Amino acid sequence: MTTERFRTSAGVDVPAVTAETMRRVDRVAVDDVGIELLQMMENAGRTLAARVFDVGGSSALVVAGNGGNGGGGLACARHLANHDVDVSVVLDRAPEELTGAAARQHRILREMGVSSQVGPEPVSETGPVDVVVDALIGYGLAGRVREPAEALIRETNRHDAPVISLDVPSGIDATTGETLGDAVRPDRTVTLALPKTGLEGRAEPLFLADIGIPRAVYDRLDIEYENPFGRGFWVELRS
Ligand SMILES: NC(=O)C1=CN([C@@H]2O[C@H](COP(=O)(O)OP(=O)(O)OC[C@H]3O[C@@H](n4cnc5c(N)ncnc54)[C@H](O)[C@@H]3O)[C@@H](O)[C@H]2O)[C@H](O)CC1
Ligand SMILES: [K+]
Repeated sequence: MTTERFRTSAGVDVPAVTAETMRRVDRVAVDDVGIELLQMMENAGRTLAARVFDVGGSSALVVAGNGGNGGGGLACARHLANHDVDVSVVLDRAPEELTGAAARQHRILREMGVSSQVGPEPVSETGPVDVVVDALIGYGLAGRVREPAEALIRETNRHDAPVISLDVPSGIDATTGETLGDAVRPDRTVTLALPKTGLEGRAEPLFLADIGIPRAVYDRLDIEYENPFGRGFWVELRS
């Protein structure tokens, strides 16, 4: 369902969607319209990297999980490394346990010589970095946050560097905004395609990234959609 509304500075209303509706959007994009998940993820990772450049600095830590959120974070890590940012990666599981798109993104990073570590401790032990990217859990959060993700979230919050969350702050329910256990407290969030209902009323700046989903997808799902991006690929939103 689309309920809450966000607005761009140009005055374009943008509907917010639940995790369930966003999942439907993804399914229609892939199954009916023929856009691959990896295409959307590439756009997500690249736009997120551009927002990391805005924060500035020369080093970044990407904390990634095993779903679409982690995959986007790992794609972002590649774009950062390609642009001479010193990137370190921390995963919530051993690299051999990654599956699907996250495994594919990770394999590319390994070939690039970007190393990754596992577990909560490396988040605080990597030393100072200029920005932390939170790509642990997105709209796929299921139930209360479990370990080791919860410890990774706590370590991320303890970090001195500014934190950018991908799609939703990890640990926040994308639909309700509720925190089930610990949740990342980001300095800004880059949400994908449409804002999620659970992001309404949050204090940190919220950016919306265009991941290439065409209007035809929204039309098929009866989601009222006016292009919020103009001729750009991201926009800031207010609720
Ligand atoms: N159109 C789009 O918006 C697109 C979004 N993308 C990104 O994909 C995620 C959704 O991906 P999904 O695989 O469905 O789930 P997540 O990555 O959010 O979560 C799975 C991840 O989280 C772990 N996990 C889940 N629940 C728990 C829990 N209770 N405790 C601990 N850990 C948990 C699970 O183990 C996995 O590691 C969306 O947010 C976007 O970022 C696509 O990239 C492109 C299209
Ligand atoms: K996240």
